[in-house]
Amino acid sequence: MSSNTLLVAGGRVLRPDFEVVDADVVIDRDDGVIDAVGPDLAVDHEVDETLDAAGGLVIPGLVNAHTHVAMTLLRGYADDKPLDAWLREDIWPAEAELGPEDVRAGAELGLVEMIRSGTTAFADMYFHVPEIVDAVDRAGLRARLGHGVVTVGKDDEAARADVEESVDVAREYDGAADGRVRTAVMPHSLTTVAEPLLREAVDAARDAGVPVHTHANETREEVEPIVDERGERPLEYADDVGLLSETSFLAHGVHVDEAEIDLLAEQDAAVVHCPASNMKLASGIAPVQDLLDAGVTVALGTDGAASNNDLDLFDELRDAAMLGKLGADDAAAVPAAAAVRMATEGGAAALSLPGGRIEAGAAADLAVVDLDAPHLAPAHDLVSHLAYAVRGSDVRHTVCDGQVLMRDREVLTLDAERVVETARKRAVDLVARAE
Ligand SMILES: CSC[C@H]1O[C@@H](n2cnc3c(O)ncnc32)[C@H](O)[C@@H]1O
Ligand SMILES: [Zn+2]
Repeated sequence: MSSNTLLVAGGRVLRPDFEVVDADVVIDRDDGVIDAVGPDLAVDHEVDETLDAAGGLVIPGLVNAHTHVAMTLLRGYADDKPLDAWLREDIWPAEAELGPEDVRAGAELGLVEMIRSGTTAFADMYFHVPEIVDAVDRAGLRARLGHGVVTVGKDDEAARADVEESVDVAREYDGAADGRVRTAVMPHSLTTVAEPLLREAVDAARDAGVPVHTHANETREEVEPIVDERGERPLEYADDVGLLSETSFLAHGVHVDEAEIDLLAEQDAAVVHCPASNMKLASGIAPVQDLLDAGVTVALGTDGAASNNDLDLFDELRDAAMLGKLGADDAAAVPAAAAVRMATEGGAAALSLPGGRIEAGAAADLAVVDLDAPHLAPAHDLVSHLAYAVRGSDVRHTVCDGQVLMRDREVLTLDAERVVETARKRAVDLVARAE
C-alpha cells in the first residue's frame, strides 16, 4: 500500500484497447506511475488525495508532438498567407526581436493553454530553450525540447554556432525537471540547414543519444527545389544524411510519395501530422491513412499558435479525422479511434516519452473529460466524442507524472491570470519593436 496515493474516482476509463469501462485509477505520486485501474479501488487503498471523475471520462493525457510554444505571443499577428511569405515577411522579423523573457512569457501562456485542454506532453522547437525548460519544470508537464537551427543566410561561424547551441542545449537539459524534460537536436528543415551542418547535427545527436526533430515535406515549394537540385526526394536526402531512425520525428510530412512512406516505415521514423497548420497555410493534405496503412507511427501537433491559432489538441483530433477523409476521398479513412490513438499513444511513441495509456505500470499522465455539456449528449460512443465533439474546455482535471496540474479547471502549478497578463504585455511590446 503506497503512502502517497492519488485516486481518480468514480469515472469511466478509456483502456488501451479503446474499451470504455467504469473504473477508478490509483496513482503512486512518488513514482508518477499508475498502480491500478479497476472498480471500487478506494475500498482497498489508503488515499492521500482524490480527484472526482464522476460523470467524466479518464483518458491518457494528450501529446502535442510538434509546437513552438512561445509563438502564443504571435497568435493573430499574421494570418492568411502561405508558409514562406508568412515566415519571411512577418514571423521571422518579429522573432528577431524576441528576448529570453519574451519566450518565457509566451511559453507559460502556451503551457497554461495546454494544461487547460488536457495536454500532458509536447515537443517544442524554438529559441531561448533554458527559459522553456524552466517554465516546463514549474508547470509540471512532460516535454521533448530543442533549439531550432537555421543556417541559411548566416556566415559560417554563426551557422556553426547555431548547430553547437542545439547540441549543447540537448546535452545539458536532457533529464531536467526530474526527468520530465528530454531533448532533441532540431535542425529547422531540410532546406534551411545546409547539408554539411545537417550531417554534423545528425551525427552529434547520435553521439549525444538524443533524437532529431525537423520540419519535412511541408509544402510543394519546399519539396521542388530539393528534387530539382539533388535529383532525389526530400526524405531520400534525409535518409542519406542519417536523419531517419526509430527515434526521429518529422513535422508535417504533407507531400510524401509512396517511396518516402515506405522509407519512413522501414526506418521506423515518425510523422507528426499538423492538420490545422496545414489547412491555414494551405500547405496541403497529408496522406495520413496511407502512412498508417504502411505502419508509420503518426502523432498529432498543433504547430505554433500563430498558424493554428490555438494549442487545443482536441481541435487537432477533429481536424485529423475530418481532413484524413477528405484527403483519402473516403469517409472510412482516419476513423475516430485512429485519431485518438495519434493524439495519445502515437504521440508518446513518436517523442519516445512515457504516457499514452491508462493501465497499471504506465506513467500517470491523464486528463478527466467532463461529459456533462450539451454538446456531448447523448453518449452513444465516447471514442467518437473524443474525436468529433469534445473541446479542450471540457477537461476537468489534468495530471502529469502523478502531479495534479489542474483541478476542477483551476491550474495549480502556474498563476494563470498573471501568466496571461504578462504575455499580453510582452506581446504588445514585441510587436511594437518589430514594426
Ligand atoms: C528555428 S526555431 C523554429 C522556427 O520554426 C518556425 N515555424 C513555425 N511554424 C512553422 C512551420 O509550419 N513550418 C516551418 N517553420 C515554422 C518558427 O517561426 C521558428 O522560426
Ligand atoms: Zn513547426
